[in-house]
Amino acid sequence: MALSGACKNRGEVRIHESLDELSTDLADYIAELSEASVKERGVFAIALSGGSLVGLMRKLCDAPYNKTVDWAKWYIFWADERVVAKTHADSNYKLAKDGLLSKVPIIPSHVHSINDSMTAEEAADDYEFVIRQLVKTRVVSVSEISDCPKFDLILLGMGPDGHVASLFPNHSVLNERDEWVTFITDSSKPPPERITFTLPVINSASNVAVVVTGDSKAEAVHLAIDDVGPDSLSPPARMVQPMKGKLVWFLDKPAASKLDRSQFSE
Ligand SMILES: O=C1O[C@H](COP(=O)(O)O)[C@@H](O)[C@H](O)[C@H]1O
Repeated sequence: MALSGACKNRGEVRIHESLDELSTDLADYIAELSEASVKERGVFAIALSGGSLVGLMRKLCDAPYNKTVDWAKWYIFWADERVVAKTHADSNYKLAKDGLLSKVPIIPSHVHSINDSMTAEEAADDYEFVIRQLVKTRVVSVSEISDCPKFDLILLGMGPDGHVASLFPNHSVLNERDEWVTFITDSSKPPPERITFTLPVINSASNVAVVVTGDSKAEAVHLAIDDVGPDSLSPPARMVQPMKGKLVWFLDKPAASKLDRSQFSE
């Protein structure tokens, strides 16, 4: 790793020399959390995002992880989904299925994707109901402080505008405090209809990783992590602040190019 550091209230930041190095570090991190969670709770409840994240998780399909990870204990969720058919090129489920889930021995009934035959509003309600049932049986743990589900790991990407999951800048959905899963019909990035975990759910997780690469995201990374002043400038990614959990940023050098480096060590 090129550089790493802990930023005040912004978690651990890992800056990688290359995408290859980032992918290896990300696979190691996920495998370690999986092992710890299976040891402690007997299961690993992980929420994925779409976009570039899935490609960066590709090393999990290869040795040693394909053999050493206890895939049968994994329960898969999505932090956000586009309201399209599961076979559509825009589907976050399809992306994960093609890039990861079809290549490792995950139990199909442990894959909890969004119902693609419903409206956005119905699909959000339905997905929250599914998660509530799994909280009751403790497949997903519950937060001691917020009453929200406590996922073992939520993996997020970030867009150049600083959006995470389908929480976009200046959208009223950022203020949602009651629902676990909500919906939008006016996403600034197509497709317009999406469902998304809310901030209280993201911030109740045991671990949150934000994986960001490329120089088009450098300004948003700077605004999300550095001490930049008024919160009104904050991208949604800055609102990712796990209450008790651990936050780790996985960056490549171009994404980290506008960060204040004084806080990092080799
Ligand atoms: O639309 C979305 O975008 C973000 C970021 O995607 P990326 O390709 O720029 O990494 C993604 O995290 C989210 O899940 C997705 O729905």
